[in-house]
Amino acid sequence: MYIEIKNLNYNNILKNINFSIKKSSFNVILGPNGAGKSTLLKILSNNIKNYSGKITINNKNVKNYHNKEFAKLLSIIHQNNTPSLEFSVYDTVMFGRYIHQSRFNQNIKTDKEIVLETLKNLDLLEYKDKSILKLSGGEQKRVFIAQSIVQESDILLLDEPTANLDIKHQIKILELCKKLNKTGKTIIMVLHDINLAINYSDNIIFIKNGTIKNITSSNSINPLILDDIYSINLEIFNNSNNKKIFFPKIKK
Ligand SMILES: Nc1ncnc2c1ncn2[C@@H]1O[C@H](COP(=O)(O)OP(=O)(O)OP(=O)(O)O)[C@@H](O)[C@H]1O
Repeated sequence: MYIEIKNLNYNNILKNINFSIKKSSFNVILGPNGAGKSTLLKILSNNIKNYSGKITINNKNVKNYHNKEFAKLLSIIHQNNTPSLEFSVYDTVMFGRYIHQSRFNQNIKTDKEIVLETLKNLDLLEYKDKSILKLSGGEQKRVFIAQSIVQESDILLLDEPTANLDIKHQIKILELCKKLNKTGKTIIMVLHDINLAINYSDNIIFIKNGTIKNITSSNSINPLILDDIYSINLEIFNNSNNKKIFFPKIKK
């Protein structure tokens, strides 16, 4: 397996987590608030290291990767990225290219092209010269997603990338992730929207109270799992792609 998580325990927040991820798969982590989803992504991305257990990518312990090597392998978009410095949108996204630049071999043109193309894909071109501090929360979020995408790492971790985005940009981000996934990137994404998760991912990992409750193919979700995870009554529909749509039963 490409990514292996074995006997992971962290501060009673994550308890005996075991799972593996296939290369080039699209995985969503679902679970209630406080379940441990963000903590798991922080551990996978080497932002938290004092856990017990072992995480390997390509059979190598993540703790043994050098920083630059790891940044080429994996990038993360955190849930809350708050900009504090007055950089332009363009410069902020260009920071994502630093791992590909060296003092002797600056492929400036390619970096510039990649940044501009990503800004265009995320409807950010018109803000290119604007200070990131003067953008709305959703626009800032798209800038940080762009910064992570231009890093061109093999694995992309995204913590609620669609939170506070309008529906058009939620879909745009998910379509872009799907496109990147089809070029071979491995995606691990925390989402709260069950239906978007089902429609875009291959697999769903359900977490509750710091433990993995279930891992299932997105095509064959058992409604009982959702009942167990969220304790709500759901109605189930089929959409035009013949995928299941879950909607909470609303009392009359
Ligand atoms: N820095 C911290 N110190 C101590 N406890 C923390 C810290 N960060 C998170 N926790 C706790 O760890 C648990 C898991 O938090 P985490 O942020 O991973 O949840 P989550 O599943 O991502 O939730 P949400 O859906 O609300 O974003 C929560 O109970 C939270 O209170």
